[in-house]
Amino acid sequence: MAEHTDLAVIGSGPGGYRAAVLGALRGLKVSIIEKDAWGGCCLNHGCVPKKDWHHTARLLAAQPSFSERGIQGALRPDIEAAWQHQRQVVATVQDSYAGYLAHLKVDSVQGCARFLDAQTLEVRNDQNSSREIHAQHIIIATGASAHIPSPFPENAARVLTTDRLFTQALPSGRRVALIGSGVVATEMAFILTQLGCEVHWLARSPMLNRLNFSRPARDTLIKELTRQGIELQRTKGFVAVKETQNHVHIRLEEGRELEVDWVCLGTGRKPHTQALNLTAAGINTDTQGFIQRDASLRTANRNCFAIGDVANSLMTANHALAEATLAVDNIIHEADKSLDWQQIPMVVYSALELARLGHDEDSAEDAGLEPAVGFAAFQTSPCALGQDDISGFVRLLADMDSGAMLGGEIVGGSAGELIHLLSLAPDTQSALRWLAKGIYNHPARAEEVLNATETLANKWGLQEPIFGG
Ligand SMILES: Cc1cc2nc3c(=O)[nH]c(=O)nc-3n(C[C@H](O)[C@H](O)[C@H](O)COP(=O)(O)OP(=O)(O)OC[C@H]3O[C@@H](n4cnc5c(N)ncnc54)[C@H](O)[C@@H]3O)c2cc1C
Ligand SMILES: NC(=O)c1ccc[n+]([C@@H]2O[C@H](COP(=O)([O-])OP(=O)(O)OC[C@H]3O[C@@H](n4cnc5c(N)ncnc54)[C@H](O)[C@@H]3O)[C@@H](O)[C@H]2O)c1
Repeated sequence: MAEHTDLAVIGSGPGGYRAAVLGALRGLKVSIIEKDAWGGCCLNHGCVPKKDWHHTARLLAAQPSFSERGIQGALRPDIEAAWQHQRQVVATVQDSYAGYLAHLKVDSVQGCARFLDAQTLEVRNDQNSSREIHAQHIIIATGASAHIPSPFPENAARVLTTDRLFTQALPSGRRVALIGSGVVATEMAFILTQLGCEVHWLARSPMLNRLNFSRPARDTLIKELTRQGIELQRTKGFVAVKETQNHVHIRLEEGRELEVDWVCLGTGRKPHTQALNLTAAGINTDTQGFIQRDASLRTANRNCFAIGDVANSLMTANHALAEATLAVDNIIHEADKSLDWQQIPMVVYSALELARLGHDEDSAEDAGLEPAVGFAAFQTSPCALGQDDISGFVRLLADMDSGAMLGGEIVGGSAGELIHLLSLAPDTQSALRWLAKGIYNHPARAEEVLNATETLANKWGLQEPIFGG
């Protein structure tokens, strides 16, 4: 006999968790189903433990300026203690998530969900007992898992993806081959180096070439990585990978051989749909396995939405969270609203933070817009100087005619926080006026956002739309 609910959410990552919380806050009876660890990739082996390690890495990377600041002595990384620290943070957050779901009377169901028909799910747990849930609306937020390309062996003790790096005890040894040039590898190159590993960073393509950060942003990051002795070595490909008891041997296409203690793969992620039996619900996937949906995030089955990594190839928690908000809104209002994808920020946490949203100059011009640029560097920021953290800049783009904000990029310390000044603006038309009128704390890094806004207004004759009458 199936139990009835207003909203069933499959997956408890940032997308699923936020959808369940918002649904409950807006009066729906909600069930959330999770087959594995509560909190999904983001909490257990993604954003949260990564951010914990990134902070440790930043503290260690600040060392060269310590003696000039009057701090004596040397710091030494302890990667095992750092590993325990991220586990404690994850456990604390997990408890708080579970507590909040219980407080909101969300039914949290442990087990693997599959569709029986368009509105009914079967949830089977590890003890092989099952429940049926019939839901008015279903949100699929089943995420993705790490891809292990050939010739890297699956299930090898010394060949890890980040899915295992943060959850299983680290292999012995500190010589690490880090594979890939996407966000995972760009972040882990900095983190693992600062945590005391000898990192051999190997990739077939240039760093972050799938993301539209500007040339100056990439160059600033490369300069900072190089200063810290971190360099991406390009290879034509990987021919053979052999694991022995204590080492991994890698043969590269150009003939070079490398022996390391373990391998960390940042070689992409694949959407998670295998167990769902989507055909029973009339839901389709594309050639890469992502669930197909329309702009309102509805699948071919109108009662069913797909959000986050299972449907969006950008695969960030920021996208999963924004999509959860939209899906619940469309359910509550029986609406077909869509997202302004340009307003979702993307942040990379490496030797510097790179944050961006909206158009870059090329995409603005391709869209037939005329971008005006405003720039401010942290080099002369009183706050940044006092922090010995002067690399980076704020770069804002506005429409030459209307003064509407087209996009923005922030590079440097706290860029992941500062980007909120752009993403939380009331709307793109009034965003720069809002920034120009704001009252800022001094001395603060955020003042460079104001400087970039004012520079833009003056340089391009946009005083009227930006400063107002
Ligand atoms: C190392 C790393 C660092 C990252 N750092 C950041 C960052 O700093 N910022 C950022 O924005 N993004 C970051 N990301 C990306 C981010 O983690 C993902 O985009 C995000 O977790 C996606 O959320 P989701 O809700 O779509 O899915 P997930 O978080 O993957 O959660 C999906 C959940 O669904 C469950 N599930 C799957 N199938 C079923 C089923 N049939 N039944 C029941 N449950 C099921 C899974 O067990 C999982 O718990 C990072 C990723 C990695 C790998
Ligand atoms: N801060 C963040 O928002 C954040 C952090 C981490 C991950 N993520 C998301 O997680 C997803 C996964 O990240 P990622 O860096 O693993 O993936 P990615 O798709 O960004 O990069 C994959 C890398 O693996 C390489 N690669 C692919 N196949 C290969 C093969 N057969 N042999 C050798 N190299 C190969 C690619 O050339 C590329 O460099 C991304 O979509 C990313 O946006 C986001």
